[in-house]
Amino acid sequence: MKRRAIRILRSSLSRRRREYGRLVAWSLVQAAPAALSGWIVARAVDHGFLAGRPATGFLWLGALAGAFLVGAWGTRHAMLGLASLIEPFRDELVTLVTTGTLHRSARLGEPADTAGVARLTEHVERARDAYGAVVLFVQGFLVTAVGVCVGLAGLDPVLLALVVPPVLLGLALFAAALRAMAARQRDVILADERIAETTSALTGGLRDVVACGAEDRVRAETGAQVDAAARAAVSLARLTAVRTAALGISGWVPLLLILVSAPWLVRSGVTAGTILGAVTYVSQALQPALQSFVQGLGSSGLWLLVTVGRMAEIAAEPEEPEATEHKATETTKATETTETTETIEAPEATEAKAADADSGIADSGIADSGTADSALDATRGPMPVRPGGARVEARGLTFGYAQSAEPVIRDLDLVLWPGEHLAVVGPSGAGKSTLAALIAGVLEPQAGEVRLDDVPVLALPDGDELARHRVLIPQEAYVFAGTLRENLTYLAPGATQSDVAAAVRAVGAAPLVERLGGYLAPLDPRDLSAGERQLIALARALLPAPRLTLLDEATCHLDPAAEAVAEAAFARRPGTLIVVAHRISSAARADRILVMDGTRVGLGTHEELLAGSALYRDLVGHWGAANGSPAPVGSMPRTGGVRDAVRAL
Ligand SMILES: Nc1ncnc2c1ncn2[C@@H]1O[C@H](COP(=O)(O)OP(=O)(O)OP(=O)(O)O)[C@@H](O)[C@H]1O
Repeated sequence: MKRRAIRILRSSLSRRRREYGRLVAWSLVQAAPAALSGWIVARAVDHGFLAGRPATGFLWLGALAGAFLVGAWGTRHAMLGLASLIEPFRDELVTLVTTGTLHRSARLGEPADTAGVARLTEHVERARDAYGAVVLFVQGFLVTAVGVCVGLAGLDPVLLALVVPPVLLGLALFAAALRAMAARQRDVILADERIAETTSALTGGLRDVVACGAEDRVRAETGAQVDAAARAAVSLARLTAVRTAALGISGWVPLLLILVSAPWLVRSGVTAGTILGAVTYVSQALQPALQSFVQGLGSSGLWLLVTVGRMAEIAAEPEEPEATEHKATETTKATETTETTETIEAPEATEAKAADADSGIADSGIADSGTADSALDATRGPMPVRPGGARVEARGLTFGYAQSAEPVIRDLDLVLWPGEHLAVVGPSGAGKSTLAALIAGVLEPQAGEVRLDDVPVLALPDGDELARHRVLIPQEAYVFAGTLRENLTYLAPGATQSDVAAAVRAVGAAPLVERLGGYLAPLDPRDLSAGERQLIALARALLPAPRLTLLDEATCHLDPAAEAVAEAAFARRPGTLIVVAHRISSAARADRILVMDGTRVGLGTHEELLAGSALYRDLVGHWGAANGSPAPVGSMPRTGGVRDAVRAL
């Protein structure tokens, strides 16, 4: 990694030799006061103040002031030269990061990691600043060091023997510590990255975390990462002691040596002005330059080395071992896809079988080759028809939010028996709400169609009549300003008071009605919690007694017990029920479950999916582990016992 970083830095510099040369030239001008300071002070003392000619002394000091003005002029131009080096470097890093990530995603056939690019471009900004600091400090130190050495030699070569060895010793110590510091700096950066990755993944999946009850586990895992980052930072901070020691040796020991040797120097004929000049060189030029160099290289330099290396590493094309790993991933995916295809095809196959039977009931289920039939035999016979429910049939359903976008749902076949209770589960963004909207006829598919009892859902009558065919309750319940009764009978204006009261009791909203002051009390939606709004929407959905009810996370703001009561109300009454479930407990109450993960789906009972769907097992596993009761698949009963166990939880 370090080598890659150095390669990038070196090639960036070599492409801009002219700019770098200009910067060095201006740095020489910038270093003029440092290089001249000791020599001028020596002249001012020896030829001016000690010789009884204070005017000459002041003249020399005036010359020093002039040197500082020249230095300031040089600094201004050096800064401009620096900008012409670091801005193109920043552009090069941005190009490296974005093209690298795009190539990588194109090669792996995965969506581009835009969050990763965002993280890396943040590194780019910091790397640019660090690069500027390093160039400035390093060349500033080198120019000053050369100037000081020349100045000291000009004053008296013996002074070099007092200054140069401790400076080199301190720098050697610093260089030795630099490698360990780079490793620790890398640990700090990796720990930061892990925290950023986890938190950005969490932000996208918060609802899944809450739905699986995994808050404690996620808190513990994230906390462990934060602790690791803190440990890495402390360990890096400890090494800064070495940096301070290096600075002490190279900055202060020369001064000490000059002062201690002063009597001997004077006896050897070295003038007081020369000694004072040497002290000026060390304290006014060498020490500040060293401080900037050691601190700059020890923080900005390390940061630069590690971040640029890390960027090169991440943006690089996957190397051999990764490619092998990728192949393995592809194989896994292929296996899962086969499993999925079987799952999707199974309904038709089983349906054909069931259609042969006189019952006239089609069946569908998860078919994991070899185990499918036995699993079906073991768990259930033909699906019972419940009166009043619609047979829902989706064929070749394909939908994307734009013509050019990847479809969210692709070529989906699904048949629900009249009165069946289906739960739809899957990670956030899997397309559950989209499917519910397609089945409800709110969205129009790009291909395929949905039929309710053989009538295309898009051809159902509009207005009040539509609610007798199907009702879709979204997650954000709609409650308007009016009386509670008006809200409850919105979809069934002719409902009697006893029907309304029965619906309210059934979903467990009676205490809410009481709190609000009865059915005729005016309702201000702002006074209601999200859960209370959902209770009202649920009672409202019961009243028109539609042939199909779709609850799209319509109970997500209720606690598990209240959710069970509300869902039971829908399951009890006639009608087909589709629930986009956000808790496994809710899924386990359904006759069958549709697991969605992008365009891959699996369909079956809770038990069948536990046996045949890795994703479903994952969802259940997370939920079980989060509750401290991991439920290994093998240890779970295969029939109704599982559902009872999950219900109990
Ligand atoms: N109106 C829209 N325009 C563009 N893309 C959308 C729109 N609605 C949803 N999507 C995208 O379609 C995909 C499926 O979204 P959908 O809401 O159906 O998923 P979901 O499984 O219901 O997710 P969640 O559990 O978070 O509600 C997601 O990638 C989402 O970003």
